[in-house]
Amino acid sequence: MAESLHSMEEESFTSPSQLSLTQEQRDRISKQKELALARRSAKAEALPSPINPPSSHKDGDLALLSSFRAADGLNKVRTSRFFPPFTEPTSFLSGAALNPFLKSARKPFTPPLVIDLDDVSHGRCADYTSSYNANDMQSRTGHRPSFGADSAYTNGPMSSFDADQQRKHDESVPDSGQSGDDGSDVLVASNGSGERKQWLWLPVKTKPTLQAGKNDDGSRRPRVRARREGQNQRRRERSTLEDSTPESNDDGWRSVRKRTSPGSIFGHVHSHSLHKDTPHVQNTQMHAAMHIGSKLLSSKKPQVKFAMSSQQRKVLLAIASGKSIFITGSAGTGKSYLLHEAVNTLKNMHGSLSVFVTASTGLAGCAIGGTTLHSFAGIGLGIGEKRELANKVSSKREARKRWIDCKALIIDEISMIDGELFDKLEYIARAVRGPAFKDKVFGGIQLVVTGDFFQLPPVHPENPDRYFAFQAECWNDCFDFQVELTHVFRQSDSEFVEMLNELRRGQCSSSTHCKLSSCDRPVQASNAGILMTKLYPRKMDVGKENEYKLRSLNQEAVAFLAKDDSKSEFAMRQLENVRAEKELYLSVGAQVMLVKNVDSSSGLVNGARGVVVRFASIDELEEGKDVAKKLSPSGLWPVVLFACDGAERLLKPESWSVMDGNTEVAKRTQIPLILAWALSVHKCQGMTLDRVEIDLSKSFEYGMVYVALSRVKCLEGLRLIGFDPSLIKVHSKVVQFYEELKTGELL
Ligand SMILES: Nc1ncnc2c1ncn2[C@@H]1O[C@H](COP(=O)(O)OP(=O)(O)OP(=O)(O)O)[C@@H](O)[C@H]1O
Repeated sequence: MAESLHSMEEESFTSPSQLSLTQEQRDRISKQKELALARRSAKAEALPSPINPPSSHKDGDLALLSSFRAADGLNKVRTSRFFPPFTEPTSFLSGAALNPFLKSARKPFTPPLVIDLDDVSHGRCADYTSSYNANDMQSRTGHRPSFGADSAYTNGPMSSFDADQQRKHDESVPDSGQSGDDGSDVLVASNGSGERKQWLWLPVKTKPTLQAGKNDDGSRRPRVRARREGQNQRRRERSTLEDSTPESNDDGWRSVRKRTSPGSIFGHVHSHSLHKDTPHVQNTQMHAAMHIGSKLLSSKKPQVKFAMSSQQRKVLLAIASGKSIFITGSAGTGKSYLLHEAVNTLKNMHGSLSVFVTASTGLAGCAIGGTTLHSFAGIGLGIGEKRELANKVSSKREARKRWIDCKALIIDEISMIDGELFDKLEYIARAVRGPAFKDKVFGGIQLVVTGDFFQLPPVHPENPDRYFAFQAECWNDCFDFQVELTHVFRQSDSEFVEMLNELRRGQCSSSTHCKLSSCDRPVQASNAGILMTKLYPRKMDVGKENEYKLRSLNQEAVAFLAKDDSKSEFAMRQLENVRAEKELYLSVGAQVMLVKNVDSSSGLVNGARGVVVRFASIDELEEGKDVAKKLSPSGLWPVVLFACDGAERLLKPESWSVMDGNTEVAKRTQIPLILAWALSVHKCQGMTLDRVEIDLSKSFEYGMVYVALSRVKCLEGLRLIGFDPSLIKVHSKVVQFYEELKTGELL
């Protein structure tokens, strides 16, 4: 066994002597290697003899990853045969180590499947010896697992379990939907009631993924890259597996020794059903997907990580099980946050080239790392008859390819897409994707659409009779579920949340009116001298205010000129949608706002407010000096004091991309700041702000009052000027839509 580990080690890493390294480096690497081998050999010796794999097991089969605590204190991760064989060669990895594997998966792979544990028996791993076998499952549940006799391996006697103890434990831990509480990545999900557990099935491969110096197809890789990849792979494995030691026999089966701690939870299979459409499995898949989405498949983690609410998790599960969903809810219910998680999950399931992230506006598209819906669709302004547009798209190679490749389409801020356009897109999808898809709604593409129709509506709807997307003829056929999230995260004051809910529906009770009128008073600036941001309905007022305030500082203004790169004139024009300005002028005392997530742990996220306190030389920048020199002709760089942590910072330059599908067609590099004395309501849609002054006297649009007011976290941070209930505009069709909205059984 030690030998097999040894040969694996040899195969995976480039010998130091092969590389042009100094003697010292070589010695260090050799020493590390010796240590690693010694450690692994020691662990290998401690492992029990490997379980005999079924002779039918082959590369590409699925593995049931399960952790068993044997009497000798070892967890073994086993594989068993399942369907269908995967075309993508994948590596057998367990738990946290799946993340790098999933990230590196180049081709799309089938979503993992799960076994639902209806009548779960489980216990604490410390005193737990478990096994499962097909006969046992059949006798207990009446179902014989259809993954077949292959998986009927036993690992000792069936354990007794303490269901009451388990239930108590489940009640005492939050419904995180994640694995055991020892952080050991046991692939078990709970629905919080303690009644259900799931097992995930993931692909396995019988060879290590990475062979130094070789590509997947066996061709040589340049040596340096191979070396680096080998090192990275080792580093990743070290950091993720820690003391998990894979060992394999000739068929590639592995036992994995994992650190365990008393009190971890394990479940084991009692029943399952594999028929995709039964509610039982639907639920199963969702639960597993929840686990996948929140833990395993989130390769691109959002900068700020929260535990998802149970509503958010249920939706994510449904998305991961392939459902098309419309997610709505009032402002601040975490739609964007959920969408971010959904994008990661879908990209890991289908491959990033098959998932297209879009939004109704360039600003919203940039905010979620995507593009505009128009630009994805290749329809220009989208004007014209649907057949004409479909022909236009078919004649453009890139646009047609996008539609054909698309497995999941994300659309954010749907409230700004009109029904006419939505119908056209549905037609185009069917027409362009070919005969196999012509009878499927939206050409069989999975849709994940978010937005709140009570917020800003389409700017120039083509057909006033189909002003909103929900008025599209295809709307109801497009979704398996239409769900309304109800828990508001942005505001914690329930009275304020209630007031906002009234305004959202176009109502304003006398108490709400009274409370809002009392907000016409100055709000204290933060200690650091950071003033509140003013929100204006009109862009013109915003420009005037920022310019006026900057001049009034009577300080020399320092220019920052963005570096723009683009592949075409058209793409260049799209850079106007990027949050960063082409030309930014700053002075000491300028009120600024961060327009990129920089450091979430310190609160330096999109929307964070600060003030310029002085200018430093670019040479003081720790990162991005060379780029910064191109942006600042004066060689000066602003030092900003931020309200969130009261610290002064030199921010490095950042980039924003304009995407055409998944291709970057234009890029702007700029300092990630904008002037923030004033902002437009349109620009702040989707933002969370600490302190705002809102002048609504010129409010003109449906949902504008609501969008503006719902940006602020609490009433103490709000100054409201010119509020008049008659300014609240809500479209009657929207009210009707929400009254009739049936959110189904999902939430
Ligand atoms: N599960 C969660 N736990 C804690 N905070 C959350 C959670 N989900 C979202 N948030 C936070 O709540 C705030 C609002 O979330 P988000 O912007 O996603 O809401 P939204 O529904 O998209 O709002 P809007 O409709 O105004 O764009 C953000 O600060 C976000 O980080």
